[in-house]
Amino acid sequence: MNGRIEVEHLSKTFKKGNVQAVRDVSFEVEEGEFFAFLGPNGAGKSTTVQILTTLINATGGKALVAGHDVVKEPDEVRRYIGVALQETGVDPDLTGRELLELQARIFGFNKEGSRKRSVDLLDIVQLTEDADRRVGNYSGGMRRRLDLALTLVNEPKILFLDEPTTGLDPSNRMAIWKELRRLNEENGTTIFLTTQYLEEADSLAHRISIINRGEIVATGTPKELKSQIGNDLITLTFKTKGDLDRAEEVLTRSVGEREVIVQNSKLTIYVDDGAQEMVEIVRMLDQEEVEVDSVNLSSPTLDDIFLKITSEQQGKGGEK
Ligand SMILES: Nc1ncnc2c1ncn2[C@@H]1O[C@H](COP(=O)(O)OP(=O)(O)OP(=O)(O)O)[C@@H](O)[C@H]1O
Repeated sequence: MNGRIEVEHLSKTFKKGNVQAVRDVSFEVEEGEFFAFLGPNGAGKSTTVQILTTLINATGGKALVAGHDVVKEPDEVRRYIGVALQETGVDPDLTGRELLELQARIFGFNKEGSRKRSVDLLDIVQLTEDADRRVGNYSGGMRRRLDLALTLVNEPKILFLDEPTTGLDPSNRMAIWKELRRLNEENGTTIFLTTQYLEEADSLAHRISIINRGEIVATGTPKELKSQIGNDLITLTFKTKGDLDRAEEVLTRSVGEREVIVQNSKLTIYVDDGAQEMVEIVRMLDQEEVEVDSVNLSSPTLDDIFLKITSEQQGKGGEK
């Protein structure tokens, strides 16, 4: 059956505040693909998930989920999808087991079937021991695992997960990652996941789209995206503005096409082999009598990637 997602020129403007939350977004997700939407707060991730899961309507463009139009055939779409949103309203007085059994009954399981399905799902998300506690007393991590179990009740063909691990401790995050990988690999479930964590998208997704201010600014496999960016990041600070300007001039000239970005009195360079190139850069600046205050070597973070991508966009004829 069809586990694809096709999105063409999708836009959403909220009348309140006149916010353009999603701007002309197009992408496709293949059946069985693990796809991540990576972006900071307010980038438009949740809005996109809500449109694709038929919870709100777009103001422009078109989206097909499992081969069905999200606006014209929302009931068909809902048959094929599971959704775990950031905030779900479940009755805190019920236990995890009761909620799962209830969900199973809603999806048409009989009493015995819903009991069995709940036992299996509790085991999968490692909540068997806490199954009979009230959900109101669950920790954040337990709630997220229960949310995931609830979305799996009807074995959806396509799973939408909106920031499923935000705020979780590493062990809960790992448990969710493991289960998502298993669902994708063993069941062939198509997964559309949103995240603010580069590491999460990197570790799970086959392909990533980076979204910023409602627009997709880059798409590729984790490897492709990283190779655009460079493996390491060298950050230099200087005591005087004069030294900073001189360093920018010297390094831009000598490192060729490599990116040299100046922001907030810091100079940042993307390189392939940081340890080696750091020494060369410092030596070069020393020869030019530029006084360096500090040098720092790190791996690129999501912020660095945005900085690089947006500075590239500005460089392209200043269209932004
Ligand atoms: N119901 C709404 N009414 C008005 N503006 C909204 C509404 N929902 C979202 N927005 C705005 O749309 C933009 C995108 O928000 P969205 O929640 O999609 O971002 P996000 O990438 O999911 O962020 P986060 O990681 O914080 O959840 C933001 O500027 C937000 O304030």
